[in-house]
Amino acid sequence: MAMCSTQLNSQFLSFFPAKPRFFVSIKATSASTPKDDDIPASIGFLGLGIMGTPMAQNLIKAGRDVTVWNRTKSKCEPLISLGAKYKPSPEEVAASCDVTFAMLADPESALDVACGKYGAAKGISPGKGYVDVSTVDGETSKLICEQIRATGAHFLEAPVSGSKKPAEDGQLIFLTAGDEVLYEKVASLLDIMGKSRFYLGEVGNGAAMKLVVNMVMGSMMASFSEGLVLSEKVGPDPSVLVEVISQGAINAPMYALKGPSMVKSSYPTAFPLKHQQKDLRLALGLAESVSQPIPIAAATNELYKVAKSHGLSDQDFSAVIEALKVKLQQ
Ligand SMILES: NC(=O)C1=CN([C@@H]2O[C@H](COP(=O)(O)OP(=O)(O)OC[C@H]3O[C@@H](n4cnc5c(N)ncnc54)[C@H](OP(=O)(O)O)[C@@H]3O)[C@@H](O)[C@H]2O)C=CC1
Ligand SMILES: O=CCCC(=O)O
Repeated sequence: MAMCSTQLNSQFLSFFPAKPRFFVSIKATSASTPKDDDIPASIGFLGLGIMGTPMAQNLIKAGRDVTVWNRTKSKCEPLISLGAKYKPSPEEVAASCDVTFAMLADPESALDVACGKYGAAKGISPGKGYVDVSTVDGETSKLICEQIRATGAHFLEAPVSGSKKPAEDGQLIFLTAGDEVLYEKVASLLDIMGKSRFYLGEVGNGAAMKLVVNMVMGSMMASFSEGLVLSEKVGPDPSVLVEVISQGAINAPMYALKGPSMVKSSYPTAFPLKHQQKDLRLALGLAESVSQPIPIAAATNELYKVAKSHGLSDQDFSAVIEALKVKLQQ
């Protein structure tokens, strides 16, 4: 898919005055299609969970030469059936591929897969690239960046907005930062997996943007949950509340998508609740680092912690509503 680039509006830029290189690209037709020679011939993919599997699958379906690795090897099998190669460690994937993507659970696993004993940094070499699409904090991203750059390879952080379905449909939004040369090199691959990509400058900016977005999302879900529970308690059918919200100014795709199953106390996992709580925790750390009060997010984080303590970690994050029901029963 060819691309066009536009500068972000000046209001957005003035929010980040010290960092001039911000731009967004969306899928569109233009003359700036990367030449075939510039596109990495071999692609590694580390981490085949809810997000990594469909992302790697889309690369394979687009005809790319993909090599996969996952801690639990069985999750590689469906992709191998589709034509992927397999290597037994991140080190060997990074050694055998031009560019390696990583989609890991949290800062600890992202760091270990990139920089651990058999990590990607052990196998990567000058001219290659490492693109971490996991949601982590800026500090972790910078640590990984340091280790990758020390080998002479390039680094890009590229966390994604969008969940399981957008990952399946190639409709993710990439929030990238780091080596611009690598951003340009992988642009056509990001366009296979996503619908738009933002380049945000220095490493840490992509992570920060992602954490702010997920902080807002976690609070929206908690507030929506309170509305559904209160609505049920005082009388109106919560399904009607979902419909009313869908027609008004506070409509959001997330409410229409999750509301009907939440009303039925069903939480099919797209975004695991444990990851939403991790993102709130990391957002609190980010806010702390600049002494910014985020009281709504702090209270929201407590609610997700309650949900985790009731065994809801692997349910969808919409299961946070159960924490309110538990509270009401106490
Ligand atoms: N699901 C979603 O809607 C979205 C998720 N994200 C973010 O993307 C990342 C992945 O999310 P998702 O795919 O949902 O998560 P999953 O929990 O489905 O997958 C996590 C992946 O990390 C691997 N992993 C976990 N711990 C380790 C470890 N110690 N060493 C090596 N590998 C490990 C898992 O391997 P194994 O299979 O062996 O357990 C698995 O491949 C997270 O950072 C999440 O916050 C971002 C946007 C949307
Ligand atoms: O990190 C998860 C984001 C989920 C979404 O954007 O719908």
